[in-house]
Amino acid sequence: MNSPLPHHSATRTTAEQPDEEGVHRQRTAIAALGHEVRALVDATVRTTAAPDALLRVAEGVRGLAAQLTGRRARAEIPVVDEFPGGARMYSPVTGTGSPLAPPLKVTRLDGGVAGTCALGLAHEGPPGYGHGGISAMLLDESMGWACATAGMPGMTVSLQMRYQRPVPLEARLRVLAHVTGTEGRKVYVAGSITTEEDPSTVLAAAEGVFVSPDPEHARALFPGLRAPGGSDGGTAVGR
Ligand SMILES: CCCCCCCC(=O)SCCNC(=O)CCNC(=O)[C@H](O)C(C)(C)COP(=O)(O)OP(=O)(O)OC[C@H]1O[C@@H](n2cnc3c(N)ncnc32)[C@H](O)[C@@H]1OP(=O)(O)O
Repeated sequence: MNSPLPHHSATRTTAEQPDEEGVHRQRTAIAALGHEVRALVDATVRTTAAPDALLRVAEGVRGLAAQLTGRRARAEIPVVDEFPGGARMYSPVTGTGSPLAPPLKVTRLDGGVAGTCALGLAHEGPPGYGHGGISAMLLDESMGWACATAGMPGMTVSLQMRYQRPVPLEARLRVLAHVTGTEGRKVYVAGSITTEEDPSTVLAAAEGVFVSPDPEHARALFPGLRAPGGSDGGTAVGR
């Protein structure tokens, strides 16, 4: 999802931005690999293959991983990302390049955001249902997007979950989130998960508080960002 940029824009300091077509090609390839690795993760947690076959595949996967050359440093922002406030290719929630992400697709609504996804066996908690931590992750992310979309990007300082019904695996889910109030740097947000099939039955709900770090705090947290013009002031915070 494209969200509005937060109050201050920022430039990356860690790598040069390739041209638009280069970024597009890179993102397309990242998403293609992410798709296949998610399929591999699904097959890995579903398979009933015998030990010999599992060991053969493990060796093959080790060989494939060795082909993924280059190594991004911990706090480096990928050149394909728009941080803050935009695409995060490797987000464990929305990132089409992440094997961990369902991935959740977030779109803007009047007064909030809506996310859609389906969970797989890799996200299982109780047999046949989603793990409670995964539900919290979907809500946390969507609520963060609701803040950013309302022009108040921040970080979660409090997330209170209510698990009302188990979340079925392999069903299309709808995650809604909206800002309910603000107080200084604090943004109050609410969210819910339902299936697309039965949007009136809330499966999980959350209330959260998000806070925009003050600029000094933000500079310390995100050293990969710097304000336009090369000064080190006014660092923005997003997701
Ligand atoms: C767009 C994509 C969305 C992605 C969503 C992903 C969400 C995430 O995963 S974020 C990662 C998880 N969260 C974190 O790591 C945050 C960790 N916390 C921190 O680093 C700091 O608390 C930080 C930087 C957010 C704020 O620190 P700082 O700027 O010093 O704020 P601080 O002065 O302590 O608090 C600001 C206000 O929030 C309040 N506050 C702080 N913690 C809480 C809390 N747990 N509950 C309620 N209020 C709180 C304070 O009381 C204060 O209120 P007031 O201004 O009225 O006195």
